[in-house]
Amino acid sequence: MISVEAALARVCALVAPLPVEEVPLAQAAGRVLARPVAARLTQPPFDTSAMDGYAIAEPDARPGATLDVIGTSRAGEGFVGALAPGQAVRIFTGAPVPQGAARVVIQEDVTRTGDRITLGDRLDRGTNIRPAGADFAAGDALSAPRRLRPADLALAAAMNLPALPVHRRPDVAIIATGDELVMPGEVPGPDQIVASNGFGLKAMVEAEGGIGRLLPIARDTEASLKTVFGLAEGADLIVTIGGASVGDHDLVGKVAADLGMEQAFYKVAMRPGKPLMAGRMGKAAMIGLPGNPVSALVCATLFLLPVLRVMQGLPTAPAPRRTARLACDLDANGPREHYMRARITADGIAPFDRQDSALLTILSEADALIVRPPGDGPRRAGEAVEYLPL
Ligand SMILES: Nc1nc2c(c(=O)[nH]1)N[C@H]1C(S)=C(S)[C@@H](COP(=O)(O)OP(=O)(O)OC[C@H]3O[C@@H](n4cnc5c(N)ncnc54)[C@H](O)[C@@H]3O)O[C@H]1N2
Ligand code: MOO
Repeated sequence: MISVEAALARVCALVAPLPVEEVPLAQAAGRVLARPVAARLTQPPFDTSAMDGYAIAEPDARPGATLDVIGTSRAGEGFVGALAPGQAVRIFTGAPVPQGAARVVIQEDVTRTGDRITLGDRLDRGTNIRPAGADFAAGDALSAPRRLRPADLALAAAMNLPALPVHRRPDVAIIATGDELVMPGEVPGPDQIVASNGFGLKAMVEAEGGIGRLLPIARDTEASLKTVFGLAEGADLIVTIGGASVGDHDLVGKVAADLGMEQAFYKVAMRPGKPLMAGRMGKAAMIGLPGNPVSALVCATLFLLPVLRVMQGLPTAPAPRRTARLACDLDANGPREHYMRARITADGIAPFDRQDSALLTILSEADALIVRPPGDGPRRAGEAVEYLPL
């Protein structure tokens, strides 16, 4: 049995960033930018008025000055020509500032009579001008790698980049295994239950930028497992659920090995999730998750999400932890790292009383996993503990 840290390093070493493709901006949200891209122009491209008002020369910026209005500059159509002292140009937000102008006086501070204006008693201190290049200059980089957020896409658009180089989305085949499973909506037989884990995993994969493919349920026979593994052809990553433990019907490890899986590890010193396995199967990486629903989803949080990040070109990193004060006492922990389902309350972080790895209701209510190191002693209410936000 290896530690969570060692297992994470080994599972991340099984994968590499996927090839790069160009995608149109409108399809790039959430994708990972593969290399820095350079702005094709300067923004703003010219000195721009930040307000609606009058552009004037610096010597005229005096309360009570009277000036001649000689033209108009509006967004999309600037004033042609230069402005001299004693003159003003009517100007609007986003319009080019005319040559010779040093500031824009907002129209609220001006009295206009025909083609003449008189400045008010109190003028703004600022120029109300956005200088050319205030946001970025041609050649400035949008750095990589980064997961593209809405603001990044708006920035790339402003940089006049209609498409961006991003890593291909990981194709993840998800295989639930077990004779007891039926799909949601079907009527389970007397000894059956509804397969649930795959749906949680697909959602996790897709929230992290991958494409989750739910394959048909594999039955507890070697032939059925081999057939469904065959359907995973072309996937970058194969994730199995269940059949990972030591029972007579836990065949995933054996069948995967028969199909050429080179195992990187089996069993991790964690709770829930001990019977976790990972390796490489041909062109794909493989993660074998334990069947208990909470074990499967906690293992996916700890290992599958970082693997998906590496495949998309992001740095290898464990999920960032936070600290909180315990709302109650905790007993000593055992030899495995324990990820306790918990809720963050006004009194601190509170673990649920029931920590059985089959209880999806508890996981669904939880918004944190308290991380108890192996062999951690008893803890008192008020002490700080580390947790992973869910
Ligand atoms: N003698 C031992 N028995 C077990 C050990 C052990 O060390 N020695 N480990 C236990 C632990 S810990 C876990 S976790 C489970 C994991 O077993 P498997 O990965 O082989 O999972 P299954 O036996 O196939 O299923 C366990 C449980 O989960 C349900 N299940 C499976 N797949 C799904 C699914 N897609 N959706 C919903 N529920 C699913 C299944 O019906 C079982 O109830 O082994 C312990 N045993
Ligand atoms: O580790 Mo099992 O995943 O405790 O239920």
